[in-house]
Amino acid sequence: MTRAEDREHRDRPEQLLNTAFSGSTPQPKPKPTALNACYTPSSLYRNANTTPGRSKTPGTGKSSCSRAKERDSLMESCLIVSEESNMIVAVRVRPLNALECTRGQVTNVVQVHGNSNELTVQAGSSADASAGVTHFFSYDQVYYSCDPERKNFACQAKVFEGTARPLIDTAFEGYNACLFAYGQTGSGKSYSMMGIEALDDAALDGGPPHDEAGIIPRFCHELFRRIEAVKSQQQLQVEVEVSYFEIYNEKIHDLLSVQHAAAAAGESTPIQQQQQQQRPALKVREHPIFGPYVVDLSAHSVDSYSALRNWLAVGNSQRATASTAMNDKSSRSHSIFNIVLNLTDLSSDDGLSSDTDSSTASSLRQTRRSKISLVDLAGSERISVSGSNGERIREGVSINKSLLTLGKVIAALADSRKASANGPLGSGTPSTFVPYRESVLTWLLRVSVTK
Ligand SMILES: Nc1ncnc2c1ncn2[C@@H]1O[C@H](COP(=O)(O)OP(=O)(O)OP(=O)(O)O)[C@@H](O)[C@H]1O
Repeated sequence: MTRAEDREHRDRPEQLLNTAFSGSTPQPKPKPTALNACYTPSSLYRNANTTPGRSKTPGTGKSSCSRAKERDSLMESCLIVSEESNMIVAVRVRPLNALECTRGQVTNVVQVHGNSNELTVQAGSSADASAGVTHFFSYDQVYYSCDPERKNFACQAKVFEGTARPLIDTAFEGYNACLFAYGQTGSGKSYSMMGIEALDDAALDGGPPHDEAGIIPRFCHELFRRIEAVKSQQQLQVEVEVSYFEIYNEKIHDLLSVQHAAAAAGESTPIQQQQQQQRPALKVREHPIFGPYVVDLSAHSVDSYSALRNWLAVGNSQRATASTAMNDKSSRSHSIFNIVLNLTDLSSDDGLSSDTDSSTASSLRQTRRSKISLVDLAGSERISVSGSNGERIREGVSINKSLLTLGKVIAALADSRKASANGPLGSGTPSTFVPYRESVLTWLLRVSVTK
């Protein structure tokens, strides 16, 4: 995932924040592996009238010169990777929020021209040497959500259509997919992923998502619409299973455990509520074939959109949020919503003899299984700006650390692909060490970001 603004801009409180989020694209069919969504910004950095060293790679914590070199080499890597990448990077520019509007000096410095996939960021204030400098960034997709009067305005539905709908096709073909939202705190990740939940009550009774619903509810609604459509044409047995967890201070909490669900529904006793507050942390283990997984994570079968939507509501009510100076309801955890889709072709029974017992028959039927992970990352933040203290600081440090590791993992993947592409016959073995296990987030997303 990448961001449109460079650190220079992020450091200025008066700049507009924008959200970047990434979707993975369908795996080209001949490739046997599941879909990957590796973090390879396909943005080509173009610098209009500033020196490359002025724009910095976020989060490297190095001198501007070494950061510039690192950024340039990362961009180079990304060019190589993006040519064969199965991912897309999309950026969404949100409007100024109420807080920013009340601060006199805040102006919108991000511009998107027409329906292009390029945006410009106007750098610097008049007191600044970089005043007037324009930075250009291009991405696979750019969504401008600031002014509904503009032709290129991207509403929630448009963002869903461009980023997440293609993943449904992917899932029906049996590939895995991952979409995650990355951005500074308050930049609109949860709004893009979940939308305004309070307005989406009708969905709990099976109604279609509200206009303000985000990617996740829309994805789930469309998934069940497609399931019904496919079932009407084909003899298919469809099973959908969901799980939902958060990573808070490097600890994993099940957001859908039955105990929590009861508490969320108001059915819990005070003791249960207390237990809920001291939620047990789950462990990650490594399966020899399927890779890292969360031990004892609950998974729930759902047979309709409204059932799924209800689980989603339960999970969201369990998520750790808090008010910070930059966001009234800031997510303090990374949330990962998984949907597993199993499609069994019942028409393949034709080839089975009548004396085949039912368990053998079911193992002989063709089954396609795919896992879709929809991830709302906690926002990166500068502690001094977000006004954090005490527990909030601890959370902020943990969030920043895991996001930094995500950046390191992506840079290492880009390096290893580059080395691989430059190897003999372009088939050198990737040798770069990828520090997946430095954070729980990257460990668990490993299968989503690698082949
Ligand atoms: N595209 C948008 N249009 C209108 N309002 C938006 C948009 N994006 C975000 N907002 C509003 O901005 C505020 C912050 O958004 P949100 O909570 O989604 O940020 P976030 O990136 O998830 O922050 P954090 O990382 O702190 O959780 C919310 O009030 C949200 O409704």
